[in-house]
Formats: sequence, C-alpha cells, structure tokens
Amino acid sequence: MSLEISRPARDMIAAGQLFHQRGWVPATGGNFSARLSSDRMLITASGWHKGELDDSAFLVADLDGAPEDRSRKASYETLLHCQVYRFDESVGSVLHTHSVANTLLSRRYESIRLAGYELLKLLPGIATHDAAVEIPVFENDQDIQRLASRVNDHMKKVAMPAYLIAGHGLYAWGSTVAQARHRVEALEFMFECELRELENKR
Ligand SMILES: CSC[C@@H](O)[C@@H](O)C(=O)COP(=O)(O)O
Ligand SMILES: [Zn+2]
Repeated sequence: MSLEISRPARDMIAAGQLFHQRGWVPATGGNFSARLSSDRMLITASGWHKGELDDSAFLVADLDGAPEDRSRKASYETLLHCQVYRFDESVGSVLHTHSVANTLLSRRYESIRLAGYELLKLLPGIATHDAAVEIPVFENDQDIQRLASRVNDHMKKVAMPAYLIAGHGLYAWGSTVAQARHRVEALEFMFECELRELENKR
C-alpha cells in the first residue's frame, strides 16, 4: 500500500475502532472516506464492520463515486461523500456514524440547535462557547443520489458544519481524518448531552 493511501487508511482504521468502542457504528453501520487529490478519494468498501477495518477494507474512487477497480463495491452511501468533497474543496475527510443519540434526536427534530457548549469550538468558525449552530436533519432516503442532491441544495442556501439523516445518522467532515474525527466526537458528545437533558425533563 502506497504512503498516499496508508496514512489516511491508518487514521480511518483507528477512528473505526474508537467509534465502535463508543457504540457509534453498530453492525456494519457508518462509512468513512479521505480525499487523496482534487478528484479522488479513499473510501470504505460496502458492508464492513467499522470496528474491524484493515487495509483491504478501502478502495480508491473518483468523485462521481466510481471505484478505480470496478470489481470492488464502494460504500452504499458513497455519493454523500462525493457531494461534500465537490461542494467544498478544503474538505479532506468525511465520517458517518449511527449512534443512539444522533438516531433518537434525528427522529424527533427537524434540526438540532446546539448552544452554549465549550465543544462548539471544534466546529468551523466558532471560537467561544457563547455560540449556537443548527444541525439540519434530512429525511432518510434509500435513493442516495436523490438524498445527496437534497443535501447539496440545502448547503447552497445554508452553511452547516455537519448534518443528520432522520433515524439514520450523522455526516461530519474536516480538513483531515483527525479533524473530522474530533468533530464527530464533539458532536456526539453534545447530542448525548441534549438527549440526557430531554430525558431529565420527562
Ligand atoms: C446495512 S445498515 C447501514 C447501511 O445501510 C448504511 O447506512 C451504512 O452506514 C453503511 O453502509 P456501507 O455500504 O457499509 O457503507
Ligand atoms: Zn449509514
């Protein structure tokens, strides 16, 4: 495996193990990618357990989602990764999780407002806890092309640091795998806080 591929693969393998330990990628849920160049990415193959990734779990695809090796099957949600890379050329990694907190909140709200958290500072353009962000929730859809196009239309109108798919999971990104992972960790922490707050109000 070339150095170009082995570094992001190593970081995504480590992210998968961490997310699995936290319960954020049950069964074969979740998928990960890293940009390799302006028009290529390394992405998880479909159907892998994300806590058990190894070098063979990744494949190179273009930003239309076509694998270089046509015999390989990229993630079912590849086009959602392509959409983010195409929308913002500074994005270097996209990570997707299926946690209990993000799933429950996304089933309940049309968007999640996160305000007053110190960890908001992990998100782009935020330098203080005294801030708020809206994380939009999109209706789930097995037609990933149609879902990617809905996300794209919304992104053109409203800046977002991440988004949720209802009853499904979180998509977050960053300039590197490490930054995307930190953002997933921060968002999952804040979602967990929101969920517990909600439960305490009952
Ligand atoms: C089989 S349940 C999970 C999938 O439908 C999907 O949401 C997911 O996150 C993983 O799909 P994958 O094709 O392995 O990248
Ligand atoms: Zn998913």
